Amino acid sequence: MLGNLGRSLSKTMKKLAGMTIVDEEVVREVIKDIQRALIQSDVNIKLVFNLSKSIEERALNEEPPKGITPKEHIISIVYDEMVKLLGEKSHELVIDDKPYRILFLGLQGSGKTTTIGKLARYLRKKGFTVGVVCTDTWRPAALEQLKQYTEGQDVSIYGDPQNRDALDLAEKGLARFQKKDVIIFDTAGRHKEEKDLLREMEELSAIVEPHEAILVIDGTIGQQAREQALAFRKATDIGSIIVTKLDGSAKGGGALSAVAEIGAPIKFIGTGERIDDLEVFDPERFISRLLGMGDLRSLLEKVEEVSEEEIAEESLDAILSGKFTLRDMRVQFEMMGKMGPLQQVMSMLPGAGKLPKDASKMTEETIRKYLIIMDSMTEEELEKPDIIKHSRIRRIARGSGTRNEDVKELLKYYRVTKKAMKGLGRRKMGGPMGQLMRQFMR
Ligand SMILES: Nc1nc2c(ncn2[C@@H]2O[C@H](COP(=O)(O)OP(=O)(O)OP(=O)(O)O)[C@@H](O)[C@H]2O)c(=O)[nH]1
Repeated sequence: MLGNLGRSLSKTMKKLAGMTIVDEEVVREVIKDIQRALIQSDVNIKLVFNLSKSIEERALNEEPPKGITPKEHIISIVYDEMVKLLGEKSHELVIDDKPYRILFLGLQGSGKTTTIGKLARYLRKKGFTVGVVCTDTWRPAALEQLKQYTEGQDVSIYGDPQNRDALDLAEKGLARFQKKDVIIFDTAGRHKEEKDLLREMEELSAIVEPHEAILVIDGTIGQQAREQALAFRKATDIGSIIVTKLDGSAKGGGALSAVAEIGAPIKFIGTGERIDDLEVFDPERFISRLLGMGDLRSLLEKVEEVSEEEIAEESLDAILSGKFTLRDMRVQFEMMGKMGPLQQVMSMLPGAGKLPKDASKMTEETIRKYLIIMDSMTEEELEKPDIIKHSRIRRIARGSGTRNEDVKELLKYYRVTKKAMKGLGRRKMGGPMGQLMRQFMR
């Protein structure tokens, strides 16, 4: 990803990881390597300068937290500051209304039509029904391109190459797809004059009344992405941005950092020409990968946070010896709430095995629901879950405002997890769960 930038940065990090002593000179050398890599990736010089200054100041003045070596400290500072360069937070696409209307904007060739196909597939995979309206009257072939690209994806497409009126197409498409969960509008990326293009965007926007306007920016233009995003933002409300062609692009770092700098949320990135080459953009994951540290780094960060919270050691002992109660599971859920679902956490560990299927379904929402259900249980029930049968299930469901099935689902999850926990005792601490546990212990 990002061609040379990834290669140079991971080389620098490897070099740093291999050093025995880290002193001022090493810090300066690392910073110089990072500067070189970022400038080559067209990151704005001012941003590079600010980043270098922050890394240097923190590396030379901050005390490493307890239990962290000076080297690990510098690695985590570089990581932190790089994540900041990309805007820190990840921004999810939330479909909270129906039909959720998305207006796609972007200059010709930016990858708009391709990205619409990718997003339609992404949303289908999540279970949403999707209709795509093609209003690009300048490139009638875009309709055919969309149809071909989404073939077999169960995505409905509307367009009419004979109709030269983009606004009329938008109106008709809007009416046609009222029953869909999401309607995506493709728009023209060119016009005789730029002002005509911008006017058409405004008029389309008035008809579609989008919940979200997504601007597609070609990542190969580097830091020019800033001007482009600002120009579009002036003409219409941009909700979010997708940066495309980051696979191997020499200037992708420049594009991402420039967009992040103006505060526009990057929701996805395009990483190739295939329909699956769309990734949710998460600065933390992205930087871990770019620095060649794998997702293990972000896991460590999270685990450190959690271990500070002093997870009850007896609970860990109980888990490891197979005496796993609902109370222990509650502790586990509280940790998961902080670290993300167990499956996700586990998948960050090298060689992590698959957890029981039910574990992968754990969303934050489910965790919250389970915690509420457990709040309605008695101490005895938490200690001895086997006593929870029919009337207790009904009482717990009523008390927690959930359904009997929810309580049963929680109990089933508990039993599956207990089974998985068995055999992960101290003697078998080599597996991924063992590694995870050891991190907690630390
Ligand atoms: N390598 C790579 N190529 C991409 C990516 N996204 C789009 N492309 C390619 O970029 C080219 C232009 O993409 P289109 O989707 O046709 O662009 P558009 O913005 O719809 O263009 P107009 O309809 O003319 O406005 C195509 O060859 C795509 O295959 C990506 O993430 N990586």
